[in-house]
Amino acid sequence: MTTFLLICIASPAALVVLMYVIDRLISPKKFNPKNAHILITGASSGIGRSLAIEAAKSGAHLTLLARNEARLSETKTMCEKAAKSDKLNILCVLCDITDDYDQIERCVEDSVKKMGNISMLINCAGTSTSGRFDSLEFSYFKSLMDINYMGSVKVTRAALPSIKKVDNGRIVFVSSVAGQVGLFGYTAYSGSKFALRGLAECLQMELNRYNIRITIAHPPDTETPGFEEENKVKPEETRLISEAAKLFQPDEVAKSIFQTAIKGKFLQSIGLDGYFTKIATCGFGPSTSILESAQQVVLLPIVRVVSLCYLYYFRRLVDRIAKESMDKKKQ
Ligand SMILES: NC(=O)C1=CN([C@@H]2O[C@H](COP(=O)(O)OP(=O)(O)OC[C@H]3O[C@@H](n4cnc5c(N)ncnc54)[C@H](OP(=O)(O)O)[C@@H]3O)[C@@H](O)[C@H]2O)C=CC1
Ligand SMILES: CCCCCCCCCCCCCCCC(=O)[C@@H](N)CO
Repeated sequence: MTTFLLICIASPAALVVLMYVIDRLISPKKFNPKNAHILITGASSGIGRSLAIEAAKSGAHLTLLARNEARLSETKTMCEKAAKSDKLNILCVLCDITDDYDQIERCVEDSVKKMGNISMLINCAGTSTSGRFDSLEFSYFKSLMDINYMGSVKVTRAALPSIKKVDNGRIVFVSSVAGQVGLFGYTAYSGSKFALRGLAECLQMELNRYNIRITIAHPPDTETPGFEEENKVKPEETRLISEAAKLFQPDEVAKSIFQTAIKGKFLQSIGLDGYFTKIATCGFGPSTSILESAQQVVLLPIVRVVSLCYLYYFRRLVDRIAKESMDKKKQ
C-alpha cells in the first residue's frame, strides 16, 4: 500500500522534474542584450518608452522610432539616466510607420548604417479606439489597420535583412488581450491586433531556420497616455468589461515583454488573468517550452470553463446596460 502511494506521488513529480530538465536543454538560447542593437517603435510614450528604458538598463544600444521629436528625446534622456554605462549609443529616428514603404526602409537602413545590425526589433507603435460597430466610421477600421498592422509589417520587412545577419535575433509584436479575446466595443481595434497574431505565427515558421525567435505580447489595460486618450470615448460596456482585469503600469508590462523576448518565448502574458487567457487562446501557435505545452494540455479544459463563466458575466453586463438605456428612453 505504501509503495503504491509512494509511486503515485513520486512519478508525477519525477515527470515534472524530467520535463523541466528537457526544457532547459532544448529551450531557445537566451538573448544577450548587452551591446546588442535594439530598435523600438513607439518609443516616445507609454509601453514603448518603458521598453526603451528597460533595454537601456540591460546595456543595449538603441534606436528609438516615433513621430514626436520632443517626446522621443525625452525618452532618450530617460534611457541615458537609466543606463549603467555612459557608452550606450542611442539614436532617435523620426518616422511615421504609416508612410510609404520606401520611406520606412530608408529610416531603418539609416539606423543600421549608424548603429549596426538589428538584433531585436520591438514593434510597439500603435493606437486604439473603441465604439459600437455601427457607430464607428470606416476610416477608424482603416487607420487602425494601417498603424497597428501594416505599420508592424512594414518595419519588420525593412529590418529583416539586418536581423537575419545576426545570430539568435528577436522580433516582438505588441498585440493586446484584445488580440486574443473579442470584446464589446473593440471591433476595429481587435481586428488589427488579432491580425498581428496571425502574422507572428506564420513568420515564426518562416524564420526558424535563421534562428530568429518571435514574441507576441498580449498586454491588458495599461496606464499610459494612449490609454487615457482611449478612455475619453470608451463605451460604458467596454469600460466595465475591462474592469474585470487589473490595470497595469507600463514599467511592469515592459519588463515582462522584454524578459519573454530574451527567453525567446512565443507568447507573452502578465498577471493571472493574462496567464489563463494565454492558455485559453494558445490555439495552433508554436511551442517554445515543453513545460508550457504541458500546462496547456492539462489546463485547457479547466480554463475553458473559466472563460465560459467570464463570457456569461460579460453577456449579463451588456444586457443590463441595454435594459437601463431602454428604461431611460421610456422615462
Ligand atoms: N495601454 C494599453 O492599455 C494597451 C496598449 N497596447 C498596445 O501597446 C502599444 C503602446 O500603447 P501605449 O503605450 O498605450 O500607447 P501611447 O499612445 O502612449 O504610445 C503610442 C506610441 O506609438 C507611437 N505611434 C503612434 N502612431 C505612430 C505612427 N503612425 N508612426 C510612428 N509611431 C507611432 C507614438 O509615437 P508618436 O505619437 O510620437 O508618433 C507613441 O510612441 C500599442 O500598440 C497599443 O495598442 C496593448 C494593450 C493594452
Ligand atoms: C480564462 C479567461 C480569463 C479572461 C479574462 C478576460 C478579461 C478581459 C479584460 C479585457 C481587457 C481589455 C484589454 C484591452 C487593452 C487594450 O488593448 C487597450 N487598452 C488599448 O489601449
